[in-house]
Amino acid sequence: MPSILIIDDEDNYLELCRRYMPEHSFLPPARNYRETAAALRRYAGQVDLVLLDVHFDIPDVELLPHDKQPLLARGGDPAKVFERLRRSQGLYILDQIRQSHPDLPVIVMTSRDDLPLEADAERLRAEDYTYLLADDYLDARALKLQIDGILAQRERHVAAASEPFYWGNSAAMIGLRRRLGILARGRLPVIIQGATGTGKSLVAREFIHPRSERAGPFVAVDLSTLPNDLMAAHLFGVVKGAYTGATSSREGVLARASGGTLFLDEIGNLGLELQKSLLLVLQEGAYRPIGATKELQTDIKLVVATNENLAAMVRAGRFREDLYMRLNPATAVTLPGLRERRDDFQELLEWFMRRVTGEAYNRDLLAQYAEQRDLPIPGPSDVLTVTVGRSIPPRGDARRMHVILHPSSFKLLQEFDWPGNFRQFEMTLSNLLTFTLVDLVDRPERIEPEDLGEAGRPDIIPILPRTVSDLLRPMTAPSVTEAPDDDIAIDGADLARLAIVLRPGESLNAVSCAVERQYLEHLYERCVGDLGKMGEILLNDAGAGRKIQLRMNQLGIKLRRLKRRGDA
Ligand SMILES: Nc1ncnc2c1ncn2[C@@H]1O[C@H](COP(=O)(O)OP(=O)(O)OP(=O)(O)O)[C@@H](O)[C@H]1O
Repeated sequence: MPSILIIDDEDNYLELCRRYMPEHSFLPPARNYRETAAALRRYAGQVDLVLLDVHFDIPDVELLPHDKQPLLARGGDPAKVFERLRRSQGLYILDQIRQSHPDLPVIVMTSRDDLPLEADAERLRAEDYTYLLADDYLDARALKLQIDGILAQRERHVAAASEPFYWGNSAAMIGLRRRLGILARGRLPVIIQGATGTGKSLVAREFIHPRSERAGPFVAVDLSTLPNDLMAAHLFGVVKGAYTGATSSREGVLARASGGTLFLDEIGNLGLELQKSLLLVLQEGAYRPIGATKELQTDIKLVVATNENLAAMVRAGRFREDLYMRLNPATAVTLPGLRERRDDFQELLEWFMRRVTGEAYNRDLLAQYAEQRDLPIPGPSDVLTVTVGRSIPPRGDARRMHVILHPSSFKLLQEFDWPGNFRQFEMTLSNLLTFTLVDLVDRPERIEPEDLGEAGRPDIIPILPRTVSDLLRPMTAPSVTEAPDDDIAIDGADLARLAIVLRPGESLNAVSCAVERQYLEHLYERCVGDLGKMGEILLNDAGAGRKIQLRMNQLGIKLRRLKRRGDA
């Protein structure tokens, strides 16, 4: 049951609320700022909403501000000064609440026509401003509407935060979510388009499948990684003896996904022959495993994803038009890339940053950091606050740590190109947090007091612009020019050639990791395992050895193996 704190010098609103809203729990009221501060401390983390009166008929000593000298020194009648303070006391209290509870929803109530005060309340981010009419029924109804509206919105927020896919609040994304919800429940196939890393697989698995209300499983096949000659067997299954090597019968994914959802990623890679077979599945629910004499039936919800323009493939004769038409192209949904989501970039950043604070590796570092600074170690379900901007959150709940993104860090991230979209974004934020925590744990002397906004605030984890640019730089401009093929002599001492084997359809991410892995291994050998020297070369920082080591771990490089190789 949500808990509501009423801050008022009289009991009439409390009685009204208790009578008309038995579904909510109203905490003992606070009559002035001192009692408010005590109540917020006593019920830390349990107050869902505050109802705050504006006018307080209380003794002079209880009035805010504590120091009234500057107001009295301006001259004028002291009685009038105190009267003015009484008439707007609620806003002084709100100002104080905002210092320690920037996000707590507050409804300001008044029985007077105080328009100028409404503007102040808005500036102090009051959720609502209510004029009461001294009519119990009407007043209770107005308050109930506002309270229920705010609490429902909070619940939606909490629910949205626990969704694995971040939709954001832009009209375009809300529209997209609605549309996908409708398509999920229908029987027709769904086409999801979008560049790499825009979340096509995630949407199919976590959004469409659960909403399709089908009892069967979700089965995904990435057609870009499946060799052509294995594709038919994988999709349709094989009967024993169908070809040499088919030593036993095997079910295909069409059988496994029956009753559920089949997700075909990179549908553009499906060969023309198999396209014909898939068409039969869509038309009649029928298919024939390789080597079988009889057709089998399946019942799947088909979701396909593509990075390519299927209509253009149809025009070029590479995709069957009849299959394309069956895939329901009129309702194809395109997931926008990160660059197209400038409007909600800040919320995206906060959401993904919160998510990476939950990764096991970062959790361990956070625990080390907390232990070092005598902070309570965050539990597995504790969510860290993430703040973008210059304002340092007030010291409040001691259990909280704050990840702060300096405005310049924000700008660097916002202006970056993000060709790998959310996949690249999430990895980068995870690295940013890891590198920042490693610096804080191992080399706190590198953090300047001004980075923390307030010296000695151990609960602040600042993401500094230099850490961001260090990480983005290698992804921005190629620092090495590709060697023209044969006509350059490889001088073993200074130049090296990296070679990677690419499978068709390899993702950008896999390619860049392969290159990075080789380069790091090469440099490790050149530096004879001196990670400090590598830090100097790669990040212009001889103290960044642990960062390099972490990155090598993340890329799956076994340092022990390299060391043994070096020793040999
Ligand atoms: N809107 C989003 N909210 C949360 N996470 C997202 C979102 N979009 C992408 N991701 C993250 O990005 C990663 C890549 O997502 P996913 O694999 O679904 O992309 P994709 O479009 O299918 O990429 P590809 O075309 O390369 O297969 C996922 O691990 C997911 O965590």
